[in-house]
Amino acid sequence: MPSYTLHYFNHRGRAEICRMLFAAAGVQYNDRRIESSEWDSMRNKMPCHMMPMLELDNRTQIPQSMAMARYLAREFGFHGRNNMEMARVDFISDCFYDILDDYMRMYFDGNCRMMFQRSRDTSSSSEKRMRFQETCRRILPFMERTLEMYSGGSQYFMGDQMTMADMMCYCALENPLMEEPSMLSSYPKLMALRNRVMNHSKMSSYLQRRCRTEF
Ligand SMILES: N[C@@H](CCC(=O)N[C@@H](CS)C(=O)NCC(=O)O)C(=O)O
Repeated sequence: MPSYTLHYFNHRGRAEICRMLFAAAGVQYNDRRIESSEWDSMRNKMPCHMMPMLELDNRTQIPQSMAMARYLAREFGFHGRNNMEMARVDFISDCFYDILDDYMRMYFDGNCRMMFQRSRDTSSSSEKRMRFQETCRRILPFMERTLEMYSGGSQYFMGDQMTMADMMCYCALENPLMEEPSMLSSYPKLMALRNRVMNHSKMSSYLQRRCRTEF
């Protein structure tokens, strides 16, 4: 197994899915958290000039959070057993990524700096909020129906095995739910799924011991 280094800011954000996959697999990694004050001098060294980035054996660099997560999910057995199952895990994960992405854009500028100031009083921030809300309206009912397709929605998205799709449902909705605790009231199966992920033996110990950050 290679040595893994995960590079990201000191947030859950777009890297948390990888941290959850490492925890679910019980695999050690170097969780390199970069201060925003360090970022200007580091940006050009990152592929795509963005983070997160996953580095293998201090040599191979994989940018783009979902590509990283898919790679780890395949390595650790959380990405379905065949091409069709992987396609289902992928579209579910990408649906939750759309929510996460729109949510992050409401709060961070291009330099990954929080912009509460701007988000309070510009029309662009309310446009971003409307876009986020529209994304939730578009995706959450579809995800509730998709979950119901296996075992009536009483287990995980792929049945009895937790996959990356369930972890995405957990981490993409963390901050939105803190902001609006009732946002899943019309989606009881998704709510119950998140509790299932939270109580999964590997996840619950990770969630209790992980770094506490606002995002
Ligand atoms: N599609 C990319 C988006 C990455 C992204 O937007 N990263 C932000 C932090 S969450 C970043 O690196 N911002 C710093 C910058 O743009 O200078 C992914 O999912 O990895």
